[in-house]
Amino acid sequence: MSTKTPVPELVLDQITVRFGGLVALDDVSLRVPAGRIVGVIGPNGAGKTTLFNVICGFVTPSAGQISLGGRSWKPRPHRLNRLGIARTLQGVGQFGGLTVLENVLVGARGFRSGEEPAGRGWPAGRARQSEQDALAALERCGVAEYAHAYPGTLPYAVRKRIELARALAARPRILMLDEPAGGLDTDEIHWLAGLIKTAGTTVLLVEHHMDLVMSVCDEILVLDFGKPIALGTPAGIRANEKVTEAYLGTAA
Ligand SMILES: Nc1ncnc2c1ncn2[C@@H]1O[C@H](COP(=O)(O)OP(=O)(O)OP(=O)(O)O)[C@@H](O)[C@H]1O
Repeated sequence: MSTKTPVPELVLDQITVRFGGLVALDDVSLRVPAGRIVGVIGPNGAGKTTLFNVICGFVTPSAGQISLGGRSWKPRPHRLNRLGIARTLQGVGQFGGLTVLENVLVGARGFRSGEEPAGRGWPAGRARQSEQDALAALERCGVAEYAHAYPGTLPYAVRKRIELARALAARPRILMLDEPAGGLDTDEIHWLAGLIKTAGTTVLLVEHHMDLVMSVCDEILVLDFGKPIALGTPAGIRANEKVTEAYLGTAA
């Protein structure tokens, strides 16, 4: 038996993160409505990955609140998958001793987004569903032919697609992509843009590739030295002088 839950809105309210004397995030607020594609950009060291780490529970903020679906929420890394929050890492980060399919199965939950299984444990039905989801995610990312290969033997662009497949296998309600275009060529980035636009879920995107960010995002938050310096539509961000000065003048 399962119960359907709506896609939750994620809200960060006045988040501050300090690492000793360094303020990595300084009073950052962001609303990520259900189904939107929200980008987070800024120069190296601006705090983008720290923001992701706060949402995933790897970093505890020194101040501020987070809410999910309108309720106050304290993120815990081991609960993200069950909540339908999936994240890709910068680079690739796969288990070398597992096949591609086994790596992607790590992300699978064995039940549909928004449906919570009534009991605990891992019955045969969930294992079957997980394998179907993993194979479907590999197919969607165009890398199903590598299901039984080991990631270390594959080209970087294929491994980036496998990383996306691992996240998609969870049928996420919120998909967090940390520099998914890093190291990819123009054709791969074009494919990635299509995938993000048709993901059919809420997407949070940290990325330096501005053409990708501008083409897929509904809204963009710009960080600089941990401070939010702009929040708006791609057109508004492009026209923002502060952003050009701090980042876009030099971005890839
Ligand atoms: N665990 C940590 N301990 C101490 N300092 C940290 C830690 N994590 C990040 N920092 C520092 O916090 C600041 C923000 O880092 P963060 O990785 O979030 O930036 P970023 O915007 O993701 O950069 P990039 O674009 O290079 O990935 C940097 O000065 C970084 O050195």
